Amino acid sequence: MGFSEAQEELVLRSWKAMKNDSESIALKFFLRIFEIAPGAKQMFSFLRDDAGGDAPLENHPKLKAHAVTVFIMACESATQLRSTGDVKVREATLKRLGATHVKAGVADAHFEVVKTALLDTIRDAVPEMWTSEMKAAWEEAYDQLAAAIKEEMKNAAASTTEEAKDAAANTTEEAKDAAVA
Ligand code: HEM
Repeated sequence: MGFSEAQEELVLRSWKAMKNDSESIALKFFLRIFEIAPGAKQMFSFLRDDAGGDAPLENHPKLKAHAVTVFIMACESATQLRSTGDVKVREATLKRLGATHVKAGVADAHFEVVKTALLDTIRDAVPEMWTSEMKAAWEEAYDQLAAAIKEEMKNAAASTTEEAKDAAANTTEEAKDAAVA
């Protein structure tokens, strides 16, 4: 589906309205994520129970940074969709994102949770602007970005499996050698 100039304008206009308040909006965004999916907390290394997971969420700068990043990247995604018809995240960045999210155990369902939280947050931040067209524009920008990350997650998972196979094969070889010796 093509991304129209009007859709880009909707994303950028709402982003501009939220930008000055992005810290507190980002805070609401990630609190909303854990309201919808409390279990997602366990994925963030610094939020796990054994890492003092009961500390107030708003004290976690890394988490807030994640929320702001998702916001900004979705916004950039909208601009790129309009100008190139595709989402371009630098290859090195995308690779790292794939690996990080596989390692953290992020699944498709979590991308849906984050999407819902993002849309809810924007709706509440700019209620006077919010329309079904604005929602659709943000959805499309986020979906394309998420698709790019998920694709890279598949590659990261495949190479992890290959590495595991290699490691297993080496162990078998070593065991054989040991048995022969
Ligand atoms: C389009 C959606 C998303 C974007 C743009 C995004 C972006 C990022 C970025 C930039 C990082 C920093 C690490 C790195 O650069 O490799 C990160 C880390 C992480 N993300 Fe996401 N993310 C997205 C979706 C999600 C979802 C759906 C979850 C699961 C709820 C998630 C959970 C995490 C976790 C657990 C980390 C590692 C944090 C840590 O322990 O340091 N992300 N993400």
